[in-house]
Amino acid sequence: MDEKNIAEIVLSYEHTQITGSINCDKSFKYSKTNIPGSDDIVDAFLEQYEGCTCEESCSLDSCVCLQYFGAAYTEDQTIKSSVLKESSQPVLECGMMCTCCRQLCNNRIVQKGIKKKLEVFKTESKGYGLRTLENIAVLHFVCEYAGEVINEEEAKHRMAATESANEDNYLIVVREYWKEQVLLTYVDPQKVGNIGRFINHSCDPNLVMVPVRINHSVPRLAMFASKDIIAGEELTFNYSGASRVSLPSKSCIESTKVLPHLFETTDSKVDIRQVKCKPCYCGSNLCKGFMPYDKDLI
Ligand SMILES: C[S@@+](CC[C@H](N)C(=O)[O-])C[C@H]1O[C@@H](n2cnc3c(N)ncnc32)[C@H](O)[C@@H]1O
Repeated sequence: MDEKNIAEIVLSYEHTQITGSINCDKSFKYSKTNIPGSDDIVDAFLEQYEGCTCEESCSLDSCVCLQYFGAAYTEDQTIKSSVLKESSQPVLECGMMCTCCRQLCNNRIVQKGIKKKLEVFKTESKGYGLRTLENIAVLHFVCEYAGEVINEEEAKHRMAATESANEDNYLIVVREYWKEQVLLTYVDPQKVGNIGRFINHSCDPNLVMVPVRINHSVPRLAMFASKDIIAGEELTFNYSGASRVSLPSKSCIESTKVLPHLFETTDSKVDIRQVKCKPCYCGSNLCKGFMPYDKDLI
């Protein structure tokens, strides 16, 4: 991108700052949270859920929201470390149907929005990135990864378009495992999204994505700090996530090809699927060298 385009534009949304060229190919409409992006994505309220009837704050003894899946947050407004782990419990925050007090209830974090000062900046080799301008302690909420919620067909269509135009990929597929069911949610912040769309992948990240339900059955994708983060540090998450979250890379092209003779046996030729993934520039000691790839999506 032309350096002349960068800098003069400083836009502020929530507690964040978008500095630089958010024009040309990078233009997008800002939305604090998810919006429906396909006709059949209904913003359905959770079934058989009428909210809690707590008076001020909520406790596990009496609050139906906390009893639904279990309490995810602590009294000091952080997420429990067990929830950040793979295959952990779903998270349900108290919402608009609840009688508890918005200010006093401990089960409302993501809905209160970004509290940290964040900034979009130009990285050396990964396009734009997102960094924090203040220290963030482990287990604290940072921001959402918000965008258009779309169906599988639309996701495949958009992935193919991104692929052929050789553009950055923003589409994320969230897999949740619940009662022997797999729930898939597709969120695309390319055209409509929030500051979270600038978060790059790292093989040694400092954020974890957690699907959080607030009023609706479609989850919001919340980023929590998985370690202490110091001011100035780039914010990253692992696009392959725990097993329930994965982001396909636009440049991972799977191909079937005849193998080098080294892999041939005397009996038969072995057919191995080769995956050409996009190189990863996260720079961590744990770097795997390539961006994660979700073969199920394309
Ligand atoms: C969700 S976007 C992140 C923001 C993006 N860098 C931008 O400028 O808008 C994902 C894209 O960023 C780039 N990217 C993210 N992490 C990367 C990494 N570790 N190494 C190389 N490229 C990365 C890839 O092009 C990927 O398709």
